[in-house]
Amino acid sequence: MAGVTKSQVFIGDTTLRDGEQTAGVVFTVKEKISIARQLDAMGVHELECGIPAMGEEERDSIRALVALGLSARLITWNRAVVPDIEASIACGVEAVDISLSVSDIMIEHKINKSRDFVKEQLKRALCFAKQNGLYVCVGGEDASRADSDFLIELMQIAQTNGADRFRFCDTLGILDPFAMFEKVGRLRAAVPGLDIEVHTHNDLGLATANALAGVRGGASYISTTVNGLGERAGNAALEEVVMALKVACGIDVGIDTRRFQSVSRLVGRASNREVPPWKAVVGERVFSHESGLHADGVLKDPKNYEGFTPEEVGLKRHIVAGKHSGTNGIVESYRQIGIPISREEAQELMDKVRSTAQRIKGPLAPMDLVKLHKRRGVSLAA
Ligand SMILES: CC(=O)SCCNC(=O)CCNC(=O)[C@H](O)C(C)(C)COP(=O)(O)OP(=O)(O)OC[C@H]1O[C@@H](n2cnc3c(N)ncnc32)[C@H](O)[C@@H]1OP(=O)(O)O
Ligand SMILES: O=C(O)CCC(=O)C(=O)O
Repeated sequence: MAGVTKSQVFIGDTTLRDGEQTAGVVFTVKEKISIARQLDAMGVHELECGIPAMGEEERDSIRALVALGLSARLITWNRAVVPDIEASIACGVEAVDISLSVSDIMIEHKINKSRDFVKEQLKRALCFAKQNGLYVCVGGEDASRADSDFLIELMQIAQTNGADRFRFCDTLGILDPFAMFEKVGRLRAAVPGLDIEVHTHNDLGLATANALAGVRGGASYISTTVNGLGERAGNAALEEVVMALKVACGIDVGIDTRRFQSVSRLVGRASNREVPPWKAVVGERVFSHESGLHADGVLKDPKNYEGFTPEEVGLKRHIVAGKHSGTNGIVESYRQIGIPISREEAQELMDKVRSTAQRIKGPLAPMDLVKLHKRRGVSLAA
């Protein structure tokens, strides 16, 4: 696509961690392996692959992922405490996210501690991780509600003690893109030497928009999940973030988008959360055109009504015969089932197509079209 540049924006996918945290979702080890392989094959840069502190079964699944020898970096989620990091080391990963609760509300009402405690907790956990040669992302849980000056202080401590990046979490999904841009921009300017990741939730339907705003503010990593799976309303969807970066921002992160459909279906099945047909980028029907003007426009040139091609994301285009069809769409629907008809014939069939759609409350199947065509032949011959 014209105007698209390769960039240094990296995707850290957390389908296997935050995605599996969706209430009621469980992946088998086999499913985790298939998902990890597919994400790796499409070029996702990093996979957050589990929480070793959960126990031996979880650690075994992480070891199985490590044994695959993927190109993507495997990172685990840890509380900022030494035993969690030891559990990660025992899994063989080379990267850890060490998470701190950073908003006053969580410091006071969840972990029941103080800002000073959090600063000490960071130093202790980070130094331990770095002494063990790990790549470290410092996770700022609830960063979007935290005091910016405190975040800057934490980022400076992180940088001084060797952290590799800071994860800015909009844990509750309560920011808008303008606030996200401003907050991340402020951190970027104050601590220029430390990479920033944005981890956004979709409680207001803004996760993808906020992820993009974070990049505009200076973040170089985006946390995503396939289909936007994740806590409550989910996370920023991998497929939306990557396509929005490409189509809306002109940034190519180097991921093979043609594989989106297949990984989306895999995660849909494994999570028992089927993908709605209208789901942005990967829904089965997002390239379906019924309305007369749309079908006509797409048939003349798909660019009239498609911002990117179905092939680019592994989908197919459908021309649907239904209540809102026009002549050119009806001609095409008949052509697809091997019945060539003229524009005039299509015009004659139009009322019948509409009333059938109204009666069956949906689009016409090939058999409905054949029946209408046959009846019309009979009435002409009579
Ligand atoms: C925003 C996020 O998504 S962060 C990721 C959260 N993911 C998960 O919770 C899924 C996996 N979690 C688990 O398996 C368990 O919760 C475990 C193993 C991590 C901890 O289990 P338990 O020790 O039984 O504690 P429990 O889950 O009941 O409570 C959490 C404890 O961690 C503490 N805690 C919370 N965040 C942090 C943190 N960043 N650093 C250190 N401790 C923390 C809480 O204060 C609480 O401690 P308390 O019992 O002394 O009050
Ligand atoms: O602390 C982290 O690294 C991530 C926590 C998280 O998933 C969130 O805040 O939504």
